[in-house]
Amino acid sequence: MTSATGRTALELRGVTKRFGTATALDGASLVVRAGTLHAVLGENGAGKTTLMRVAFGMLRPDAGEILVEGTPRRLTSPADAIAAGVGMVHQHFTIVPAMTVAENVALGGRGRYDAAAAAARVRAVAERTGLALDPAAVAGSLGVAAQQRLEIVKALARDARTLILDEPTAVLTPAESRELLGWLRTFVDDGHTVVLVTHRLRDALAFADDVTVLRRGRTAGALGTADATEARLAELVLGEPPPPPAPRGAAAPGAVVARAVGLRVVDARGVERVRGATLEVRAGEILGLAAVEGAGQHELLRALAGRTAASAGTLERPERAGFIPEDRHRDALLLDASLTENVALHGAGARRGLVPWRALGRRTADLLARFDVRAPGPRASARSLSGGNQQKLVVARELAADATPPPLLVAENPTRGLDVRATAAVHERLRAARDAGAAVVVHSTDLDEVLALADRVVAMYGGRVTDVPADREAVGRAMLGLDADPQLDRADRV
Ligand SMILES: Nc1ncnc2c1ncn2[C@@H]1O[C@H](COP(=O)(O)OP(=O)(O)OP(=O)(O)O)[C@@H](O)[C@H]1O
Repeated sequence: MTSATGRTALELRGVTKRFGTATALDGASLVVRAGTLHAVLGENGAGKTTLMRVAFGMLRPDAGEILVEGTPRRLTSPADAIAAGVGMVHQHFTIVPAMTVAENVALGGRGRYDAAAAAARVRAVAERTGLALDPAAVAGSLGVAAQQRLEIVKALARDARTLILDEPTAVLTPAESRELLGWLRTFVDDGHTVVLVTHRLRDALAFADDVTVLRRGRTAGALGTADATEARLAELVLGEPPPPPAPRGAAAPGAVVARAVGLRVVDARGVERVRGATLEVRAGEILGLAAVEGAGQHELLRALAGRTAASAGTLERPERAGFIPEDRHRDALLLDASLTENVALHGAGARRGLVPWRALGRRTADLLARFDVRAPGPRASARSLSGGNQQKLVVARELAADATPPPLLVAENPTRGLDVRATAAVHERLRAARDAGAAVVVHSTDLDEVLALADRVVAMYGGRVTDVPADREAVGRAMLGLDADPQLDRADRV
């Protein structure tokens, strides 16, 4: 399956990078064979993003060497990396939303902007690679998957032979992820090289040729996927055998905590996304909400959490609700504020009088320790934490407010971007909240995660909710609307 040649496309030797007193990389190494897809794994904060930024010339290492296609390079900026044939697609996109696809691709190029030439370039890349994009489309109007395609096209238009992608599937739906990974495989089979940062061990096993695992800034292992198993990779990531799966089954649920009847919710653009949803959730149960992207689950969860108002129908919900939103940057964190200030946001609306900063600082330090958030301390900015550790902070804040969890806890993709250990820890916290009497509603794009967590499952399709047995096939059918009542659907479309 590989078109490897025995040459190396990219080599990082003994790379060390410190941020103040924190050591993000401590002599890490990475050897990427030309013509292979190389997965980089590691728990949150292991140094994956930092190592990729070094390889792309965004960060200068304190020590270590970089070789591109066998030649030692001093990369002082991304422009140097691009000139050496290395491209990178970041976790958070770098496109300019108000500009067209062609303008975005031309940005950073040399000379005057020539619209016709830029459009021709986009079309040429599309023809060569199969990554179709309309050169005249405004970048901000594209969906997430198309914006990501634009990032890739930008790199390829600059003749990248080695493409680095930092957790590209974290923002995609399962179908989009499969499509991207399939495309990357073809790209590699055509003789290019891909470095893929991911938390999904299964994706690494299915699509990569080689794997490098980072742990606490060092290279913990490098191996071919032919010799790897999921358990072996998990052990390398964690530094110990993975914990056994938690036992299932809860006590009988209690009283109804939240109830929606015929609920309708309109999104920010005025489109009705929840179209007559009826459901209830009880104390002491985890209700799993299964849905494919855009089925209305995002708006329903926000309404349940009290973050958005319903346009029709009734909704009974407790005043206090915990919310773990999908987009932590937009909805959960002030990136330039300290961790203590971010913890202080919880319940800020209900607080009267002076903010007890000293107590909040102590509480934040306690949360960091209890939830294994890797950070230098409560005064660090949220921005300086790795993506996974930011998410752990949000979860800690929402779940550990006091000894008692909120009566209702709503979570949307709570483990997105989290490593194996942190994922297991969040699952355990959600179960603990349930066992302490909270009503928990969880949606995950990963159906297996919904099924693993939920005591009861409902599926959402076309803005409506149906009860389904917790059986993979039945849930899958309901999510795709295969069992939906065609009469109802037609009536609603009118
Ligand atoms: N600009 C920065 N300032 C201070 N510390 C930083 C900075 N960038 C990264 N770090 C620290 O370096 C360490 C490695 O972070 P990095 O983002 O490389 O991890 P990662 O393996 O990509 O994690 P994740 O899977 O959570 O994205 C973390 O402890 C992080 O807090």
